[in-house]
Amino acid sequence: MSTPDPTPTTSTPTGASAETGAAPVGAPPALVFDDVSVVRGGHLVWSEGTFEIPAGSVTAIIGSNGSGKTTMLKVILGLVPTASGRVRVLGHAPGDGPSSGRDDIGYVPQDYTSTAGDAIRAFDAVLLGLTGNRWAFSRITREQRDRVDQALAAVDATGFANRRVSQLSGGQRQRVAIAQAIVSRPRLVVLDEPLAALDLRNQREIVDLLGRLNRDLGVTILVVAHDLNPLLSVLDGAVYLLDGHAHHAPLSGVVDENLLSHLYGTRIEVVRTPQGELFMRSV
Ligand SMILES: Nc1ncnc2c1ncn2[C@@H]1O[C@H](COP(=O)(O)OP(=O)(O)OP(=O)(O)O)[C@@H](O)[C@H]1O
Repeated sequence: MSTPDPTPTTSTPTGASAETGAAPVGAPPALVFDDVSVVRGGHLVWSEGTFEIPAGSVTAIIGSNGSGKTTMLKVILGLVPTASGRVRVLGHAPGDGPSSGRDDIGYVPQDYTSTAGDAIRAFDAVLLGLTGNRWAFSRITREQRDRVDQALAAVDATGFANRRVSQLSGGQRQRVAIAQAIVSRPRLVVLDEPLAALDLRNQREIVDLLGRLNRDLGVTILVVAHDLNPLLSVLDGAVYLLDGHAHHAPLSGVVDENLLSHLYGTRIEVVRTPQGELFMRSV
């Protein structure tokens, strides 16, 4: 298992480029889906999922409400079984290999609340990402303390480490959630709508943080998103759930008016400004 320091400026993961943290050329894909389908509650959610996601990339998962984005994350985490096909996550079946202990995968759920309750301090919530249970709080080692401090510093959360999670704003909670996800120094981080309910500044800061984790540490990032605009600066591609099927394309293939209009069921215009900025809007 690779163990990058979560502080983006100080170290790189094993096997990554010493300069950028990027995945080595020819590295095996982080995710492989081969003709995968998923059934929940007796209904087919999506099928024919055949794609690979390169190690060291940033990939969005997009689709309309109920199309199965969260379901895809749960398949990757081994929390929802597939009905057919084959999935490989960092070279193993979901929930198998090193990822069974979740050490090499970090997960930021939608609407984060600490699994030990909101009354615990942010520091202890992040510590849960290492120990997995609240009873270890009293037996924390020096190394664990350092790792939590580094994770909090990486997400700019040192200033509220001692405050209770219940007293934090949405943006602060999101940072704690990400710190908890990266404290075990994972190779893959999956986030479920991390920008929802954040103001524009906090969105910008979280996106910059994801960019640094990816660029400096080579962490592969998978992020469920409703709005691609705030993520465009860091994205390499997207998985899109269209008409009940799961596809993957590089960003240039996804930023397409016909595809996005079909995907969201409303006319989407892709705008490129003379300054080279790119964004999408509903018209
Ligand atoms: N625990 C469950 N049991 C049965 N069906 C479920 C369960 N969770 C989700 N589903 C169904 O699976 C389908 C996909 O849900 P999912 O939450 O993955 O969609 P989503 O694209 O993430 O939605 P949203 O954009 O609204 O968050 C939906 O039809 C939903 O009703």
